[in-house]
Amino acid sequence: MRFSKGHGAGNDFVILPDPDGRLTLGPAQVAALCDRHRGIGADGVLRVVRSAKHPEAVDHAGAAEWFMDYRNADGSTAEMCGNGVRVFIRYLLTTGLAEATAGNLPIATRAGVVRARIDGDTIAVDLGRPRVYDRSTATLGQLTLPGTAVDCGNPHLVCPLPGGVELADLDLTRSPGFDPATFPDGVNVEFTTPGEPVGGADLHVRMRVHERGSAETLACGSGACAVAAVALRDAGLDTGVVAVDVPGGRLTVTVGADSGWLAGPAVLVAHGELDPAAFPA
Ligand SMILES: N[C@@H](CCC[C@H](N)C(=O)O)C(=O)O
Repeated sequence: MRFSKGHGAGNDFVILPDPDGRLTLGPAQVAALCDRHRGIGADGVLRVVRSAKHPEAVDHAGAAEWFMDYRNADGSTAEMCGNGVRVFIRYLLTTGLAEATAGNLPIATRAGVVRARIDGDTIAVDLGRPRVYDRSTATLGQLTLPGTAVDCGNPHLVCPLPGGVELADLDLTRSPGFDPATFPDGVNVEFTTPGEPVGGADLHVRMRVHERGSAETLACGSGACAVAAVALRDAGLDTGVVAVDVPGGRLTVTVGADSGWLAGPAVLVAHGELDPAAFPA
């Protein structure tokens, strides 16, 4: 079985081409692929399937030829992965499986069809305007942190840190506690502090994230969109450009009246062959 490996700001993925949807990909197999000691190692898996060949995407086949079947490192599925879509597009373009038309290459996801803007090395995707919808709290050790629930296709809880608590000091080796009534399917939790002004952005925020199904990652694209939406709201702005620094680099989010564009690096680093015996279905 062929595979590729890629990442967006350090949020890394095993990419499995399966154009005709023939692969049976179970949670244990995904977890084995993502294992950083015994597998390839990744935050998640991107299965590359034609929309027409996947029951969850067949309705989108007219709008988007390709479906990103995204799995978290623990084998669970998720509706959206912002960095995943950008790496997915990089893979399609590099392998020649697809071409951009007028700089766009729509991709079907479990959260609907995502449009893209491809401009040289930059791949930006529109995850839609983040929906800020509720107040909630996260707990981390002795800390109880107020936060805001945001829907970016997948669920997020954005918690700005109070004064005196440093981003670098947070222990994210364990899952933060959250309210299961607000997040019945689990949640990605972002912790933020304000950054100093940077050129080309209205706001600058630093974040770390604990992802549902993948633990702490170096970047979360949909999380960056959620963080940007909360930062803009807290600054009294409806739209704007937010530079979001994650441990793996910088993502730029542009929130518009009806859009939420995520931009940043998306690179492929390896192509190879899996030993099927090591990753039984
Ligand atoms: N890293 C991703 C988000 C992946 C899915 C997430 N863990 C979930 O379960 O919702 C991104 O870049 O958006």
